[in-house]
Amino acid sequence: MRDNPVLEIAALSKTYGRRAGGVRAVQDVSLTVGAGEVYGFLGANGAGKSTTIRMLLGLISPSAGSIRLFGQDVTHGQPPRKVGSLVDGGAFYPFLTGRRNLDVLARTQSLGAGRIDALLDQVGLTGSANRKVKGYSTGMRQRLGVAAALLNDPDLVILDEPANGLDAAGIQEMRTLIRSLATEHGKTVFLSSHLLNEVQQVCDRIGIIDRGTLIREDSVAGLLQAEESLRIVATPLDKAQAALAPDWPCTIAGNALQVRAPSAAAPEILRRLVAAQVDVFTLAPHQRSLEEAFLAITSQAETGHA
Ligand SMILES: Nc1ncnc2c1ncn2[C@@H]1O[C@H](COP(=O)(O)OP(=O)(O)OP(=O)(O)O)[C@@H](O)[C@H]1O
Repeated sequence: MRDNPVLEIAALSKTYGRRAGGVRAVQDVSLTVGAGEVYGFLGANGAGKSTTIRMLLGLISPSAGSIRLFGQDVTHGQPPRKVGSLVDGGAFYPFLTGRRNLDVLARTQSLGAGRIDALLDQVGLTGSANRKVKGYSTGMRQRLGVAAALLNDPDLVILDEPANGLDAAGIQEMRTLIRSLATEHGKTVFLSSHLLNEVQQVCDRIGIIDRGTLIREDSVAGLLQAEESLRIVATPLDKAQAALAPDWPCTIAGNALQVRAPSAAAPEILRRLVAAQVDVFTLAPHQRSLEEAFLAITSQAETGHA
């Protein structure tokens, strides 16, 4: 899929404030997004997601590095028309209806109003199109924001925190909408989020940004697989831990040992424990959630920094 890159970022950096002590918000980030992919840019608050997205959209200029969209260098220029975006939840006139807001936006972008009905339908707002936006829920506003991002029929849709402020039902609707952009409408989607659950369920690939640096990039399945572990109930646990070190890193959690190892290593681990005269009661694979994987990855990065 990435043979046909839509977005290519190379060694992208941004420092706010030129003098010494400036904030290094993004450092040396490189990534590629292929046509038709839904790419999740995951990070905690302040990790550098919005700064990266603002650079992609030409709203701020990078301090170093380059950005290519559809093969075209846009590092210091505006993105082409093929890009649509939702940043800060979209800005709408509260006293105008949803439909009228889209109409105004279409006019300011010199676009026809012909697609508006179809877009309202696509984001599930047909029934509320003639209501004033001030009466919309956060979820409805976010969906109107997605419709606004799609006005120019873009090939790449960039969404900054699309699930921000949504309740569980709103997040579910947004997930379905984002997936349908890729699967039914053939769009490439780049979205940022601090919600692991959201990216886990929606994205094909995930890049994790931590304090400005891209620390990991993989498919959801790959991220989970790399974090495969075994849960062993045995006694005494300290003896078991000592028997496995340093080959298999493990931690004691309650009455069990959490061992970072694939299932394929189970027979060897069992033999090692028996040889060390440890009594083993159960040994089972433990699939970490993406949340646990994310915490493990970011805490490893933290140890590396220190
Ligand atoms: N205009 C600015 N001037 C100075 N520092 C900034 C500016 N914008 C962001 N920063 C800093 O850059 C770092 C990255 O911020 P950024 O907004 O990109 O993170 P984020 O991952 O989008 O987080 P959030 O979800 O909280 O917006 C933070 O330390 C932030 O305080």
